[in-house]
Amino acid sequence: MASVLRQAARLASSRCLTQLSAASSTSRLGASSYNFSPSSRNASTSSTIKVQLDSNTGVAIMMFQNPPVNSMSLDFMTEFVIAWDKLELDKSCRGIILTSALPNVFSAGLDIMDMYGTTPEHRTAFWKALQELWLKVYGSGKIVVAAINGASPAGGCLMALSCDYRIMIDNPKYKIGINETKLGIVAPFWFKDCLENTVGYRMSEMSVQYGILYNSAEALKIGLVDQLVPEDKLISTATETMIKWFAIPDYARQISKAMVRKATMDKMLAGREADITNFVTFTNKDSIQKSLGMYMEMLKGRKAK
Ligand SMILES: CC/C=C\C/C=C\C/C=C\CCC/C=C/C(=O)SCCNC(=O)CCNC(=O)[C@H](O)C(C)(C)COP(=O)(O)OP(=O)(O)OC[C@H]1O[C@@H](n2cnc3c(N)ncnc32)[C@H](O)[C@@H]1OP(=O)(O)O
Repeated sequence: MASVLRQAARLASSRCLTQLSAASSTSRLGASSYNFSPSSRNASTSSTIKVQLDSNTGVAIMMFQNPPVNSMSLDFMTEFVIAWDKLELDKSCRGIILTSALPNVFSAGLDIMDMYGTTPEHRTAFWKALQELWLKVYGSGKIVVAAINGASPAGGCLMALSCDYRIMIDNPKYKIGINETKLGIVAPFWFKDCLENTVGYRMSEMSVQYGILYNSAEALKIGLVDQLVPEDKLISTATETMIKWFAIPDYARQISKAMVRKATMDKMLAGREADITNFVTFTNKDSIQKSLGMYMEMLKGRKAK
């Protein structure tokens, strides 16, 4: 319990807000066209991560803008962590909405080109950056809401699973899930743990083996997402949701969150070095490189048709 309290105290970086503005009632099409209130300010200038923080509400919107599909490259993840750290230290920010500034895709997951034909040194840095990103989001003392406005496979699904609440656009064309086996690769234990913590043992057993991508209605049914909304209500619903969470005193909520997530975090922290070695060794294999190459060909070929 002492370490949970220490963790929560470390994470308790937000002050209590007394003013919740009318931003929650704003409804716009998608995050990129979201109309920020006058009290919003640019909190980040990175090329792939856009952050708008409304200091009246304490809600920050972090938008991914890494065309064409918000793949999680080493550069993207590095910029993500820099932007995240800024928000984590900003006492006027109590909650973060993660969303995409691109149409139709939340995130295509890990950038396959960072895993395919790259050096072991590059893949070590790549995997460390992913671990870092996950530890920050999953272990955050802020309230984190995923506003899923498009496809969210594999690493994209992990990002959503690391949030406290997931809202997805109600559209059957958008799919979410841990689909790694379909690429001939294996999702690491912490991806699986996050899925299992959310949808339960049996569902994740099926899900990770088949590499199932669920459409929005299926994702809601199994509890992979918490709520579906029409596209034009995504950001306003995420903001309203956040404001409801703000009614809970931060410190009590943070300790509770840290308590619930401790076992999953500790497992990863204890196995961090081994996890990097596993990834690099696994992706060194000719058979895995071949699978990744074939998958990239398939993606490109699909486009050509
Ligand atoms: C013993 C072992 C034990 C334990 C294991 C140890 C270690 C683990 C080892 C490995 C684990 C790795 C974990 C991996 C996690 C991942 O996230 S892998 C990535 C999974 N992602 C996907 O499968 C998504 C693929 N993409 C799509 O399905 C679609 O692109 C989309 C639905 C996201 C969007 O569709 P469209 O809008 O139609 O866009 P296009 O398909 O035309 O794509 C445009 C463009 O983008 C390129 N691209 C797409 N996805 C990626 C990607 N993930 N990375 C890199 N590039 C991507 C695509 O090829 C197109 O490129 P161009 O043709 O325009 O050049």
